[in-house]
Order: sequence, then structure tokens, then C-alpha cells
Amino acid sequence: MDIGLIGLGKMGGNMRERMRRAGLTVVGYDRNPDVSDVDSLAALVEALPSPKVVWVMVPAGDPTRATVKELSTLLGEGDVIVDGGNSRWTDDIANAELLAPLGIGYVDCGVSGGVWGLENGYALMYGGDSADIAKVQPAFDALKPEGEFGSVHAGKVGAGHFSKMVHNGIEYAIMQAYAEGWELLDKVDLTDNVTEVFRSWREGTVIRSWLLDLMVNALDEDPGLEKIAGYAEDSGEGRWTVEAGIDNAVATPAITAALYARFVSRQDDSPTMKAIAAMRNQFGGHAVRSAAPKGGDAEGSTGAEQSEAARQAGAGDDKAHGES
Ligand SMILES: O=C(O)[C@H](O)[C@@H](O)[C@H](O)[C@H](O)COP(=O)(O)O
Repeated sequence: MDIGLIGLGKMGGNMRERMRRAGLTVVGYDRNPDVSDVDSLAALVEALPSPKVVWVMVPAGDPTRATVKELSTLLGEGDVIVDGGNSRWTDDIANAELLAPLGIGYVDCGVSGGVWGLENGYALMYGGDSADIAKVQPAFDALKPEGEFGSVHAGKVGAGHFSKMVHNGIEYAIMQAYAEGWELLDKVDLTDNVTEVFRSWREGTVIRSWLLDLMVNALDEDPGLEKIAGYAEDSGEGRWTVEAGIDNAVATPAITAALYARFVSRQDDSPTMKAIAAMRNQFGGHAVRSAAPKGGDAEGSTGAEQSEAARQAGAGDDKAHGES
């Protein structure tokens, strides 16, 4: 099979390599000429036999939408576009509607596996018409992990990215649970070696998983995770999962809490907690900690330290709360 692949970054570059290893002819295009096989989208399309299959692997949102739009002017009847990025499923509906009158098929494909996919294969969740999917099938077969599982025709257009979105929501909650457990084990002075406890969980336990394996890798590389700041970005999938939960009245408290924990991680000093401290102080006279002067170290932190020590001793300033 011949296939065009647009976007040869961390994911796309490895996917090109995996498909080539499986015997596919892959024409890759990237804005970076050092990795590109051709110098334009038009040249990529020109190089493919009909029906042409073009896999888009660029950042979700505007870059993907713009690429699909440009391809709609270059491809024709019977050709197929696959969006393999982390696009929102609602974009798939719009893309399919744009392409249908032109006779161009559209398949959305959630791809999981990250930088390990080249060797382990990529888990694939795709949505679209069976006739369009059949044209892409050799690429799916080349990319998927070996073995029984790891790829699914999830449903109509949008079902692939919707499935991947829910997968990512689950990923948020699982990571959050491991991370909280790690912090708690580390905080309490009972376990001799928290990394070894985590490592032991890799076999036989109810909670063994690949994310647990990766957590142990990370702890081996950086014991105590001392080189990494407590800051986590999000690329949208968690938010969309929470929004879909709201739209459909499905409660997603674990995923939502995990998403919110990432937002909190980006603050040096929480305005919410300033307000809480201020109100506690107002109603109960509870101690507050002085803010750090701009560009300097915190002063007067003894209030908070005393308060924490007193709370731990069970006789802190919180005595006042019963009276409030
Ligand atoms: O299955 C996967 O391979 C991952 O889920 C992958 O899609 C990814 O690492 C996200 O892009 C990160 O998502 P967040 O930035 O939202 O954590």
C-alpha cells in the first residue's frame, strides 16, 4: 500500500518508520525540510496512486483543520483522509461534512502509545464508513500492536476520537491516583524505600499497569523526582471528557479532580487559598501566613507553621471553628 503522511514529529516520524518496516510505501511531508520526503502537500498528493490515502498527524485544532481544508482542494472522489492527531471529535463531524460533497472519505483515528509506539505498536481507535476504513486497513495493520487487541473500528465518524478522548480522561485519573499514593507513602516515615514498594506492585497486584511501570522508570531515573517541578500541562482531552460528561449528565468526579489538580499545579500562590485563609481569619481569627513581598522570600511564615504544629497536636487555632 502507498500512503501519504503529513506531520513527521515525535509521533508521525516514528509512524512512518513503523509502516515502512511493514513494507508500506510512505510519502512523508513536514514543514521541516530535513525530515520531509517532498516539499509540498501538492507534491505528496501527486506522488500517490489512486485511491489516495493521506494520514494527517499534525497538532489538533487549527493546524489539523487547515491541513484537511487544503487537502480537500487536492484530493478527489474515492480518496480518503485520516486524522490521526488528538483532535476533538466535534472537528471530525465538520471535516466529514466538508469532504462528503467532494466524494472524499474521512476517517478519524485516536492513536495511543506515545514514543514507545515504534517498537510496541500504536493502539488505534477509528471511526468512519467501512468502505473508507477498508482503504486504510493495511496502514492500521502495520501500526497496531501485534496480538489480538489494540485496534478497533469504534463506530461512525467521530467515534475514534471520542473513544481516544475517554481513554485520555481515564489516563488522567489513573495517573492522579498513582501520584497521590506516591506522595502519601513518601510523606509518612514508615516505608524504607517508596520506589521499591511501587516496583513490587508491578506484579501480582490489582493495580499493576503500564503507567505504574512508567512511574517506576521515572523514579529510577530521578529518585524522589527531585529534578521535576510539580507542574503539569494538559492538551485538551481531559477538558473535553469533563465537558462531555456534563453534556450527557454523566458524573466524572475522578477525571475532573485529576484535571483540576493540573490547573492548581500551575499556580505559585493560589488566589482561592488566599481567599479561604482571609475568610477563616475573619470569622475565627485563624492565623494567616504573610504573602511574600514581590521578588522576595515569605516573611512571617511562623503563623502558618505554628498553626500546622498546633493542628497536628490537636489543639490549634481550629479550636475556634466550633464557635463560628
Ligand atoms: O495515549 C497516549 O499516547 C497519550 O494519551 C497521548 O495521547 C498523550 O500523551 C497526550 O497527548 C497527553 O495528553 P495531556 O497533555 O492531555 O496529558
